[in-house]
Amino acid sequence: MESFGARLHRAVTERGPLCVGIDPHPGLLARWGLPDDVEGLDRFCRIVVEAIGDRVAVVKPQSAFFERFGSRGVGILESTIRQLRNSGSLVLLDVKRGDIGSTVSAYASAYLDPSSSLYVDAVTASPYLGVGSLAPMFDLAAAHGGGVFVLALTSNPEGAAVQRAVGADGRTVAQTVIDEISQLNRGAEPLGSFGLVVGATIGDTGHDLAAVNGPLLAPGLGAQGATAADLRTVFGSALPSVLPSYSREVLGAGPDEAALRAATDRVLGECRAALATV
Ligand SMILES: O=C(O)c1cc(=O)[nH]c(=O)n1[C@@H]1O[C@H](COP(=O)(O)O)[C@@H](O)[C@H]1O
Repeated sequence: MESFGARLHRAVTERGPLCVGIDPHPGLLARWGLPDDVEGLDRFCRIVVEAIGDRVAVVKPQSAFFERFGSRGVGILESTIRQLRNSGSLVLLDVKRGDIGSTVSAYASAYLDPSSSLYVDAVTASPYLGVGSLAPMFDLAAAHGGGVFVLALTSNPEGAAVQRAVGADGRTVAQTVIDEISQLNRGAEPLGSFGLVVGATIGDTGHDLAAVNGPLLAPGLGAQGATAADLRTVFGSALPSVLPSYSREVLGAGPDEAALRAATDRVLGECRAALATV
């Protein structure tokens, strides 16, 4: 079976280095003239999938904006995942799960087992109960060609206090995460299936990301203030592994589908130019 890393590498080669997030904020629903309810959520997602599902490598639905409508919202998430898979984009579900290992097993079944209605290509995960506690996710992902993106240096200003804290061995928490994920990707070609999340907003990380041999998801572009031109400073020699991610910057162009496509093409052009500078 083809690994997630290989599938992602092919998708990026064919469609370009871009992830677009589906984050249906109440404010965006209002700007699109949609009601802040399940029907509005459904309409919003259908428009996004129709507009860009067949042109971006990865689409990242943010689970929180579906969960806030309860079981019916999760039902819309399931149908959005199905529509995205049919459109040919890889689906990265942003759920940032993390817990003790035995509970992580259940999260893994929910998102990374092909028999689940919430099955996706990859998920985001939180390592703050220990990277090792995520092992059931790594194992199930590997068994079914899935991927896991683990938080390392997040885009929000509050993240640094935890992530840059130095442990007894002299490494930062982030470096521990980087090292453990690098181990999982050792020897993988053309790219490992285990990624990291590193915000585009954070400037020079002071950490070595080049050895990860896996995808580096870079949120924080657009609405949070980072630009594609910042990617070089943040990622340095790891730039070829970067998967830039935009949500509001693209979604703000809707609901017109042509405008959503134009916004997607614009940010993809900026990312191609930024990543080509290596
Ligand atoms: O894992 C993420 O995607 C993520 C990590 C991070 O460090 N910062 C971050 O903003 N995100 C997510 O990326 C999206 C950013 O949305 P925009 O700021 O609208 O582009 C949101 O869904 C966040 O939850």
